[in-house]
Amino acid sequence: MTAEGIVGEYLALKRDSDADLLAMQMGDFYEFFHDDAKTVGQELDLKVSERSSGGETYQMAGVPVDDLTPYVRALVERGYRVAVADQHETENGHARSITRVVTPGTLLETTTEDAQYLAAVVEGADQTEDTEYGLAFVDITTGQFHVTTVTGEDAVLTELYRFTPTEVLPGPDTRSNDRLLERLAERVETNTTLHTTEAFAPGRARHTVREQFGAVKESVGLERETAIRAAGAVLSYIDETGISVLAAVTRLHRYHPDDHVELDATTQRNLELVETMTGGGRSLFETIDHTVTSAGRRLLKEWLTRPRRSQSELERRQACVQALCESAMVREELRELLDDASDLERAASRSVSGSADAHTLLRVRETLALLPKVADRIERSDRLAGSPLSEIVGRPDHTAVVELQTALSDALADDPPQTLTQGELIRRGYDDELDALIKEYESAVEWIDTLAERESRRHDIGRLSVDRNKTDGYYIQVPKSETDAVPDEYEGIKTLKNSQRYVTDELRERERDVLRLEERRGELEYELFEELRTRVAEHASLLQDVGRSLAELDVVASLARHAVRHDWTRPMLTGPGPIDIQAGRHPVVETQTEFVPNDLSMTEDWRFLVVTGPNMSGKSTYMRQTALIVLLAQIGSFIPAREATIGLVDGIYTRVGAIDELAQGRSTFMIEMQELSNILHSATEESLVILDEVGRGTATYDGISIAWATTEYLHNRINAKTLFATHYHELTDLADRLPGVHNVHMAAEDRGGDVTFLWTIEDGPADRSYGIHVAELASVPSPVVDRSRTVLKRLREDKAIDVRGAKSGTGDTQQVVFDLGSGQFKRASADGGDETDDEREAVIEELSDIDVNEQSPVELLSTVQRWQERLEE
Ligand SMILES: Nc1ncnc2c1ncn2[C@@H]1O[C@H](COP(=O)(O)OP(=O)(O)OP(=O)(O)O)[C@@H](O)[C@H]1O
Repeated sequence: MTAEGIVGEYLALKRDSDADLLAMQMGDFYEFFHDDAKTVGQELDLKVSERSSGGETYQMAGVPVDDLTPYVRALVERGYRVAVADQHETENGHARSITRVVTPGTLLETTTEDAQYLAAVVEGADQTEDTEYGLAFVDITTGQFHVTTVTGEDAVLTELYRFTPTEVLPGPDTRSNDRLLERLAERVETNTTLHTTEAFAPGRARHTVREQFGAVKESVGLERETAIRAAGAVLSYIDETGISVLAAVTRLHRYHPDDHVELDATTQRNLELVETMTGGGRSLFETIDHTVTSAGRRLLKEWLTRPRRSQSELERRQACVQALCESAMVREELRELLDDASDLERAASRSVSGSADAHTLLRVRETLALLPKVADRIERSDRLAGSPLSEIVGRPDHTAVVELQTALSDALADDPPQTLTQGELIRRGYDDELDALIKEYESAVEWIDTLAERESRRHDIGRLSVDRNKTDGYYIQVPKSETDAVPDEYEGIKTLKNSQRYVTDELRERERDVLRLEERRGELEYELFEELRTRVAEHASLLQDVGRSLAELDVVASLARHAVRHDWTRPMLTGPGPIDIQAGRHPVVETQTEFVPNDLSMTEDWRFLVVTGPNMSGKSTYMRQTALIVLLAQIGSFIPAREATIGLVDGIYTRVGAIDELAQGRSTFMIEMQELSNILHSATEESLVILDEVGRGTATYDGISIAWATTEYLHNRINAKTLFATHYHELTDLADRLPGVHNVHMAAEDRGGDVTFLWTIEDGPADRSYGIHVAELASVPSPVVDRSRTVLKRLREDKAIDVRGAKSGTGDTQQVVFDLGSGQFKRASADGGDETDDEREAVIEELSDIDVNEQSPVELLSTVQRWQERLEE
């Protein structure tokens, strides 16, 4: 075919593929042409060559056939969808067709151990605030498949944020919902793909789900049409990409968002559960993770982002953690055993897709063998045998595990090569035909191996040798000095500088035998290996069960280890009700600094705490620690506290500073209000709400008003347990009026202007004037600090601030005041706003506040001097 012909074929295939890039096989290489070559060249530093043909030039970049996988993986991990066109033989030569399209959500050979979800979002018919959405999430690398329905856009984003899919398929209506897609893009780094509209059609989707799982309603419990459409679409997408991994999706897990603690997208990020907001520091996950397997790490992240509401499930997990806390030695032995476990869920997917190699199956064999050992270790410990751990390891079908493991042991060689086509994969004694073949092969090889000795003796040629290389095959080599002794039947094939190479008819015949047997052995071993891999693939759900059990064991052991190391305790869980934490700590901060523990008590009568205190006194830390302790309790973990009773919550909502949005150039106040709006719409009586300085992003009066009204609404209407940190002292007055509202503050010691933070929480509101103290501590010039005090006093008492230095038209200094009541400037009245009076009052107040015993004579002298200067001004 001409060059243009090939490029033409490439472009035609590319058009059909609907992918961003196409890798087309040409003999031993996969080639990219034109713009694709340029892109691949830039992204992967691949050499791009320029070709000309028929007056046209075009770019070309290629990778060897066997090296394609890492290139495709690297491109897909950068967000490209890559189509692969393979070459196959036909009667008239060869043809090419697209065999698969690899996309971010269907990349099987991923390099990260994190879950990799592909999601479909389907919008229900009535487009109101209460629109129903069907959501389906599938991780083809592990076979996990979750389906649910939710109401409203916020809930969609919450779920999407939980799963952080690498690729999203918006349904026909959702794809034109720009607002939703924009909000999604802000929150989740994902790729959006438009899958065919028909795949989302109810009838077609139902059919797809039925094909995969049997009866839709009876088998998998899917009733809502939006859910069926999402599930069907996601399955058909996987099918169409051609990776043949669907058989690994063995179960559909239908869940109800109510099973989990509602954590909106913002809260998941604010609480820095699996990653920090700034990228620096340590997330909760990084702090508490002591798992030893990648499946364990995935599961711990899943638990952290999907805390549970079921008390019995949480108590079951707690019982496991407790048992493992109390049996340190066995726990560490178990962790050592688990350290050798490989990722069975991933191995299942790879076996199903046909990409698992002999080493993957070897690791499957070794990991399956761990299950009985782990179970045995648990059974031998009285403490663990009586805990739910035995149920966890008892869950998989042990007989089937032993059978599969034995089959793999019987079949697989101990140290198989990386390639699958050159034999030495299968153990002797496994297959009679193979054994006979190997015997024949070995005797042929033995004949050749001993040929040199025989021939040298027979013809008395001392340095005769037999060897093999790629070009000459097997040959007999004789040094030139001895060639006279060579018999007639030796046929010379090559002359070298110091020696001569020969073959004989018999050697040729034996060589043919060896080659034939080698080839047949390679084929037969590959066939046997494929049978074995298919057998493993047929046990995908068994592998997933064992993988999940071991992962769960790994996670509870990790939680136990952290609990013991950091002196965490088991919280008592109750249904929705009071939260009482004695000597609680922040799980992350306590590992970084000497932490001062704090109590917290929230009851029906104490359900709204207004937290005040100077800047940097620990308000945010106290509130976050409360949210994290409740969250940890609701994944079944122990918690950083001396003791605690946790009334289970249905949701945790937080509104704290939005640092990262600043960088995105969005109005922080707008975001603050959107987040507040979401909380006020979603929180219930059973929720925990954390508000950090709501209203700060706007004018003071607006801010106070919003904070005030929010407090009333949360207290009166929603009745949620709320912690509200604020610098608006006005809010502290609400404690006198609303029965559930109480003031607490972060204690600080003020000694003659030196503020020391004590990090302890105390009842009542904080002293008011710390802001100005902090300004003073930061060396703001004293005229500004002193003047601030005066302004503050006037604000409080007169609700009017005088303006210093205001000029009249004639240039005289005029007495003007800003009247907060009217919101306007006006001339100072005769009885107020006199600057000298203000100053005098301020000095007198400072004088009466001063503690002469606390200051040195020199300090006192300089204070008096300052006062004099101020009064003389
Ligand atoms: N209980 C504690 N023990 C020890 N250190 C603490 C404690 N609480 C907070 N800190 C430390 O104090 C610093 C300030 O805490 P935090 O940010 O919570 O203060 P804040 O009152 O919310 O400040 P701002 O009002 O400026 O937002 C943090 O660096 C934190 O590590």
